[in-house]
Amino acid sequence: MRVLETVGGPEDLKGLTDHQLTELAAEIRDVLVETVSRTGGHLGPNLGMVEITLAMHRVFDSPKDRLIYDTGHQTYVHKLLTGRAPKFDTLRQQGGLSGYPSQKESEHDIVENSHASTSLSYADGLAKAYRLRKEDRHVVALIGDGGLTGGMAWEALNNIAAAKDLKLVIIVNDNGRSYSPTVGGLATHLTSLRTNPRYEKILDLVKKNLGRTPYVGPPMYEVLHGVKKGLKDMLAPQGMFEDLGLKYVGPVDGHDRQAMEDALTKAKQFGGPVIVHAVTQKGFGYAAAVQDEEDNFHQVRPKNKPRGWTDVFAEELVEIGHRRPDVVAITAAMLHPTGLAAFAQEFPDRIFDVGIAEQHAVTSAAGLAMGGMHPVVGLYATFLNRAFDQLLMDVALHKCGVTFVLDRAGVTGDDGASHNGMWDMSILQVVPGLRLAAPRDGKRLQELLNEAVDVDDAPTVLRFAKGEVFDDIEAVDKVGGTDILVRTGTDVLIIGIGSMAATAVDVATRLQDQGFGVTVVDPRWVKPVDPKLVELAGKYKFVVTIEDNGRAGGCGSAITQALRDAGVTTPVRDFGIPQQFLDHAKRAAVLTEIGLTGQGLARDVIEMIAKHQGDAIASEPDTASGRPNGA
Ligand SMILES: Cc1ncc(C[n+]2csc(CCOP(=O)(O)OP(=O)(O)O)c2C)c(N)n1
Ligand SMILES: CC(=O)[C@@H](O)[C@H](O)COP(=O)(O)O
Ligand SMILES: [Mg+2]
Repeated sequence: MRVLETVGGPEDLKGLTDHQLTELAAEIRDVLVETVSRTGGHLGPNLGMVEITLAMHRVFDSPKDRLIYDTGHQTYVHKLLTGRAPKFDTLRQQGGLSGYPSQKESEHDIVENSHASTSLSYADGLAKAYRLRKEDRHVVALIGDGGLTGGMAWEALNNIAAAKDLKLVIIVNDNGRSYSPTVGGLATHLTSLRTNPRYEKILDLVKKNLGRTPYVGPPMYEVLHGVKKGLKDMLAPQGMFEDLGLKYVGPVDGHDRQAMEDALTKAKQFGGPVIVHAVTQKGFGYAAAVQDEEDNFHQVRPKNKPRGWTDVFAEELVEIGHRRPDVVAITAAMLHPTGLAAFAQEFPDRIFDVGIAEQHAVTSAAGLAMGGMHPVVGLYATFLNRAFDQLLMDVALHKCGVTFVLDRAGVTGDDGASHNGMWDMSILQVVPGLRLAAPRDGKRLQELLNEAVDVDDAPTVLRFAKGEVFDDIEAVDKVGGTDILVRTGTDVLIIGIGSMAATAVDVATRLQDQGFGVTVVDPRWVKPVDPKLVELAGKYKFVVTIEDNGRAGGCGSAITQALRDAGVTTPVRDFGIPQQFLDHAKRAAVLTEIGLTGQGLARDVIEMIAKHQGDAIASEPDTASGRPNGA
């Protein structure tokens, strides 16, 4: 029997021998490689977390002590050790284990949000609560070196450093990488700490080697005294953590479980906020993942992926870069996943990786624009949320020509609720002057990106979905800035937005089969609403909008408002993502579940028309009584 099968929960770890624990670590790595290569997921980060997680669960008593993981993508080992090994092969599958902590899965899980740099703030709050409630509980926050480049982490550290009596242990999992090598002064400082063993170790080294060399000079004890003093001065607590007033323990080899347990035990006994600096290797124990220069093992993805929206963007931006020397690009630690690596390769002086620091990225972009450049900020749609105020008050208020390219917009699926890009077309509606485009296919993405970078007096935003780019859908006509894709009658006008234009065409076909006359349009620029689209809508019996965004405050709402403001009373039905936190599943499965498919939408539109017609008949006056039918 494998050791892993004897671990029903973290309490079972305490009685294991060193040999069994070494066995267990090897078994866990085998399970990670075998499972994740099948299901997809974060192989590199989790291979680096095996010994640290074992030590965390052996030194602390979860769930009495709370273990918080920043971003949560590195919690597969935590799940295996907290009773979920039997279900681990359902990882990231619909109805199976989430790839992130999940409160409904386990009492050992607490933070579900996969947005980075939040863990220390949660920990600060939790530790304060336990102090106030006089509960003897520790809070342990694990944050990566990448997570530490996010501003929230420093807001939290500023507070934690001042709270001497919080039972709070921060483990910095320093593997030198986010997706790519971690950037900035912090990364350099962590390296200096990492490569700067405390003076005891150096002293041992000196003692060992001095005895070996032919030696002429002052008595040995004087030399050692001088070395010791010199080293103390040199290695006096200069680390920024200690400068902040935080107790620092480390650097510790994060793959030496015993060393980690010793460090965590020391930290636990301290009784106040402590930082344990663990040094690990992302992908440790699996050679291919360790030499992962292309970030392929941060997140294991299907082999030979089809050409995606990201690829189209990546290529077009390089073209633009050649034509426009003022165009620069900014990434928040996601150079490869957002498609900016090609631009960086071609224009190494015009790419800025700011770390996981979206807020800084956006306001720095405003600065770049004020300085005469045209920045293109590449983000995942969901992560723009974090920098909304910067976009509103630093970019838009000053009418800065910044182009935001939001990848993974709409339902992303696998990474659960905090990763779906379902918010951007709602929150961006309120930004004065901002222009928002949603390309329906690769060709429109190229066109709209070129149009966007030509706007230098307002923020422009392009947003597109995760995965394979759609085949080009050519327009049969144009009205104003709006493309007409299908035109067979004036019963229903379907406004298909971005990736939902193809679905709108599918809905039209299904409605035509039922005898309805349907027109499908793609506005391309969805904000501001095209006045010609408003005019057109007035000629139809029904208007339907379809968007891969939350319904609340989305494009459908904006278009309805524009129609009503123009006195157009045509009934409108807006379809979008229900305003809920959606469980993880493949994108297609989620779209089916929420009815955002051709079949589901066609059924709903027919029902809407039937109801409307039924209501109309019911409200017609009865010829005899003069009262409405059925009254
Ligand atoms: C706000 C935010 N921006 C970007 C991401 C995407 N992301 C997921 S994991 C990751 C890298 C995390 O690096 P680190 O904290 O060092 O953890 P490691 O993977 O190295 O263990 C990034 C950038 C995110 N989850 N949240
Ligand atoms: C944890 C995180 O934020 C990303 O690593 C996330 O898994 C994105 O995955 P995709 O790049 O496959 O959309
Ligand atoms: Mg890291």
